[in-house]
Amino acid sequence: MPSRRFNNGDTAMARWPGSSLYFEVQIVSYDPSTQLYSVLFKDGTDMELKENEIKKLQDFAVEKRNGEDVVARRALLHEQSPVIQAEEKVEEPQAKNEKVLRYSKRKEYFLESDNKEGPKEFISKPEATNILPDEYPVVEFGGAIGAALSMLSMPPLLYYLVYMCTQEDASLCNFYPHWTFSDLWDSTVFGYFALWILLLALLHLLPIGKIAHGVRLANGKRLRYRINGLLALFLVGILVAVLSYQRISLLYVYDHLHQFAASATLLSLMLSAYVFIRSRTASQEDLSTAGKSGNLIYTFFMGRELNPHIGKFDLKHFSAVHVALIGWVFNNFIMLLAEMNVQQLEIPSPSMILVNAFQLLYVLHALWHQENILTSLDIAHDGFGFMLAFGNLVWVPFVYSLQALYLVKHPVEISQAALAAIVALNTFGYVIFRRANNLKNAFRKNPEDPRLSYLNSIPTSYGSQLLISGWWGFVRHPNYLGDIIMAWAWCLPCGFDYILPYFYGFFLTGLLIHRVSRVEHQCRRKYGHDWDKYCKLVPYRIVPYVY
Ligand SMILES: NC(=O)C1=CN([C@@H]2O[C@H](COP(=O)(O)OP(=O)(O)OC[C@H]3O[C@@H](n4cnc5c(N)ncnc54)[C@H](OP(=O)(O)O)[C@@H]3O)[C@@H](O)[C@H]2O)C=CC1
Ligand SMILES: CC(C)CCC[C@@H](C)[C@H]1CC=C2C3=C(CC[C@@]21C)[C@@]1(C)CC[C@H](O)C[C@@H]1CC3
Repeated sequence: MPSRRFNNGDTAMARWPGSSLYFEVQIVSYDPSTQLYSVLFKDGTDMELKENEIKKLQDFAVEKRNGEDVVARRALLHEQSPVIQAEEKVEEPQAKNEKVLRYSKRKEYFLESDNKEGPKEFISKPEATNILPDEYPVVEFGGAIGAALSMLSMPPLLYYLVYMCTQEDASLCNFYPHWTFSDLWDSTVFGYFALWILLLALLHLLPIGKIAHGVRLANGKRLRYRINGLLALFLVGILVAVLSYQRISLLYVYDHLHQFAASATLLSLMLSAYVFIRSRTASQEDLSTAGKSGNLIYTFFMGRELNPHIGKFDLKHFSAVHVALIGWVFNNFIMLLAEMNVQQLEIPSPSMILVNAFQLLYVLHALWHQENILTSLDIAHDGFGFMLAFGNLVWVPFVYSLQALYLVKHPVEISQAALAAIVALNTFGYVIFRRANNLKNAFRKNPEDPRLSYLNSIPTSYGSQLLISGWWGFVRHPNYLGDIIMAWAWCLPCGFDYILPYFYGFFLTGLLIHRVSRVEHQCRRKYGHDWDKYCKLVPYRIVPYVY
């Protein structure tokens, strides 16, 4: 077993991932199986780092800044290998300077000058760029009016879409529902839905699966998450198999789809109200940026608290991973059974198989890379309010499965050639989506990974680098491009009789175009002028020469 360089309790200097900046840490523990150290930064951030990312205090010298002793890396960085340079310079006599070390706050950096002879430049983060402070009020989704309109229109739109998909004539204007109260509400269905959520919650709490850390939040904390979405999906699969074997018909869900959607909507409302009320006692540092806006409607929609927990139970992570993604593939599977039942088929239609397979692949990918969801805008930046509660509990399971629902009553004849073309289109989208996401995530984890050395990137004064080659040099959001291509490939198996099953294609394209502006706003805030430089180098957002 390789020997370790640092002992628990040692004070050392650790490199902030993705940057060349070192900060004081305390060694908390060491895991010999992964050879990773658990370290604690002075601001309370904990992280797992490799040994080569940690240096002894003696490798750094003390400099006086504003009358305070602060630690600076003695070495001037070499572009390719900052670590080697640091080790070379350790031999300098000044570097052995032993003093009681005191450090300024972690946010104060030394910017290693390109000029080896020149003095090191002391910068503090906000002055280095035009980065806006976190408190700067940003109004998204059209503010209070946009939020109110979204909350009022989303639930009716959902019922409209579900109703239309179950109509034989699915043309958009053929909307003459003869609903009674009992068509929309059934307490027994609500009970079953609550049981389903309880089951998912128990699976979420299973103490199996590795622990991952989320990104450092605006409040400086990094949350711990249990990664067990794939296991939960597998266990739900087993449960479905057992129920089918016992001849307990899951078609009940299809027969009561409206009531299930209504139950999910009510529960999402209750959840939104709960998180809104409890956020009143949340500390200021746990609030999202939108949560500080002060407008009741807007805050209710966007979410006031960033990551509400009940004990160790993270509501946002649970609803995004377990409720949304597992609910989506579960509903798809119900539609597959319903199609066989309604159309008296021995096996599901090719269109239904394609829709199920494509979306299952997407969900499996998301769960396999569950850690990456932790860095998404929704988990890292957005509060947990109506938008995410309704989005995850209702919109994803019931609207994302719309193509499958449509196919139950609308058989589609599809040629072998068309099937092959659709598979090719989905594969094309998936390859872009997967390559782009995997590259970015691997690069964010370890920019010095030798396997990524072929990639070009630009440095930023924030610390992390921005990729400018491969898919990330092609357009600024290649993963969105892949996602959009897949979205349309999922609609095509529904044929061209009606536009209704193409709703998902239009919705996701709109969602991701809007998301580009949200993500880019965050990036401009974080990277300042460096982001503008990046935009000049990679001028198109999603489609070259178009957008
Ligand atoms: N099906 C659906 O309904 C939805 C699916 N998605 C999918 O989820 C996935 C995640 O989406 P999302 O979180 O929005 O976006 P991204 O995964 O693209 O994350 C954006 C972040 O990536 C980093 N980044 C941007 N450009 C670069 C670059 N050139 N080099 C390195 N890092 C860069 C920045 O973070 P930083 O620099 O801070 O690390 C930026 O904030 C996507 O594949 C998307 O398609 C998203 C929304 C809805
Ligand atoms: C006004 C509405 C109801 C808006 C709802 C938006 C939500 C449906 C989406 C917002 C961000 C999402 C993400 C995903 C699913 C859809 C929602 C919740 C993923 C979990 C899908 C799988 C990807 O691999 C990661 C995505 C992160 C964002």
